[in-house]
Amino acid sequence: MDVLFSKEQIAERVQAIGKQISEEYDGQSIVLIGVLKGAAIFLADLARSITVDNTFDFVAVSSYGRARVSSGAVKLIKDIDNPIEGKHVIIVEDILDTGLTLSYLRQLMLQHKPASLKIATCLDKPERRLVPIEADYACFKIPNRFVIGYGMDYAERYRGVDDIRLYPDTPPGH
Ligand SMILES: O=P(O)(O)OC[C@H]1O[C@H](OP(=O)(O)OP(=O)(O)O)[C@H](O)[C@@H]1O
Ligand code: HPA
Ligand SMILES: [Mg+2]
Repeated sequence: MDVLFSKEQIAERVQAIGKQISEEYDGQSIVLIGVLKGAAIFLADLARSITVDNTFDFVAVSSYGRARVSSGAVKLIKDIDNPIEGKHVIIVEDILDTGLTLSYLRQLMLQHKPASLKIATCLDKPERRLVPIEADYACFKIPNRFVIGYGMDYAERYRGVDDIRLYPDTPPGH
């Protein structure tokens, strides 16, 4: 599988985003909310590149499989463990693709009344967007190709690959 971004390129971008977040939230505390399972590895690296006070939590949403037709299909499986009311929150994702997952989560997190809410994603695939949503922080913009590695899977495989690779044949539904 062809390498799209090497682990060195990823590390460099994660460091840069971590630095930017640390500067923008200087003197404040932030809560990072990772979206299981894909975001786990990016969150682990991002949290360690942020120098301001931070905690993290995780949510899990139901995968809407290959159909990906309706935003109504996204469902919360695991909610945050700790309240975020009045806190500065950043949702952390591995990839922003159709936007259905993040637009659902964004609305849900806003109901908890955070002081602020932003989105950090490792990858942004803007051509695939079905709903209007943008990331505040993104390591890389990518074309409409299916990718694996650095937390991202194809049928649950390849999450532990430490660079980001193009999956050879676009799987059905993508
Ligand atoms: O913008 P979207 O089209 O909603 O796609 C992006 C979401 O899809 C993937 O998660 P998935 O639901 O496959 O579960 P996973 O994180 O466990 O791999 C990815 O990790 C994002 O969370
Ligand atoms: O390109 C992708 N790879 C892995 N998981 C994904 N979820 C949405 N897009 C992708
Ligand atoms: Mg995910």
